[in-house]
Amino acid sequence: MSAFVDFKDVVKRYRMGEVEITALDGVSFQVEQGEFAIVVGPSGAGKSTILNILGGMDSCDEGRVVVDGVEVSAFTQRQLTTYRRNDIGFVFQFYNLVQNLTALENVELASEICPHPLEAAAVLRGVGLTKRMNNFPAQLSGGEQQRVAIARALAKNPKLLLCDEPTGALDDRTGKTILKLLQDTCRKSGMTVVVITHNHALTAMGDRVIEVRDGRVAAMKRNARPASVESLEW
Ligand SMILES: Nc1ncnc2c1ncn2[C@@H]1O[C@H](COP(=O)(O)OP(=O)(O)OP(=O)(O)O)[C@@H](O)[C@H]1O
Repeated sequence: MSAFVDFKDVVKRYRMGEVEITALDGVSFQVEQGEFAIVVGPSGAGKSTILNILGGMDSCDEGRVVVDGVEVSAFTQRQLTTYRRNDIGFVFQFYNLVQNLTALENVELASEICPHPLEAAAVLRGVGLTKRMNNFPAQLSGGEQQRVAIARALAKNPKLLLCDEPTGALDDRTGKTILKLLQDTCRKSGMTVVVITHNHALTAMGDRVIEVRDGRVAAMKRNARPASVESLEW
């Protein structure tokens, strides 16, 4: 039985003219269902490449990626599209909301194309935006926009919530409220969450920490007692 997420000896190379860059050089790690996992490492270590492969936005050159018992690395382009659409929720650093749609419409747009969506308004209430549903992104603060983006990802009812530097554009205090929302979502709904960050201070709150350096996993550890977000200092 493999883990819920199982990366095994994954290699990814990018060719740029004559030059070949090995972004991932044999990456192996596991994440169990319902865990809050943190992938940490310096700039250029390969974090985004890992997330892109895990989310079906990119494919690997060697190795195996299994999610929920299915070999994603063997998918055709068409299967990858369905996988991205139905199984993966993405949260990005810069929210990527549609500017001329309200918060509610942004969430509905994403969930409409999924087979088992949650009710958009209910999810927005769950992320603390009861009173902001009919506002446009430009009328919301950065933290509120990120909440909309999280609601949009969650409303798809995905198997995996993938977050790429979700607090990168926010001040520290707002960033912590977003991290708390992600941790609470993981605890309350059993959602498997993977967050990538360059900030080592965040690792204390993860159930599992995967440290990436130079395209390899330098260490993987489990936290027996993950810290609450409030106790983190940076
Ligand atoms: N599309 C691409 N074409 C060419 N090289 C790429 C591409 N994407 C990533 N790389 C290279 O692969 C390596 C890993 O990049 P990646 O973006 O995964 O790192 P990262 O850890 O996410 O960094 P950061 O924290 O700066 O986003 C880097 O050397 C990068 O330049």
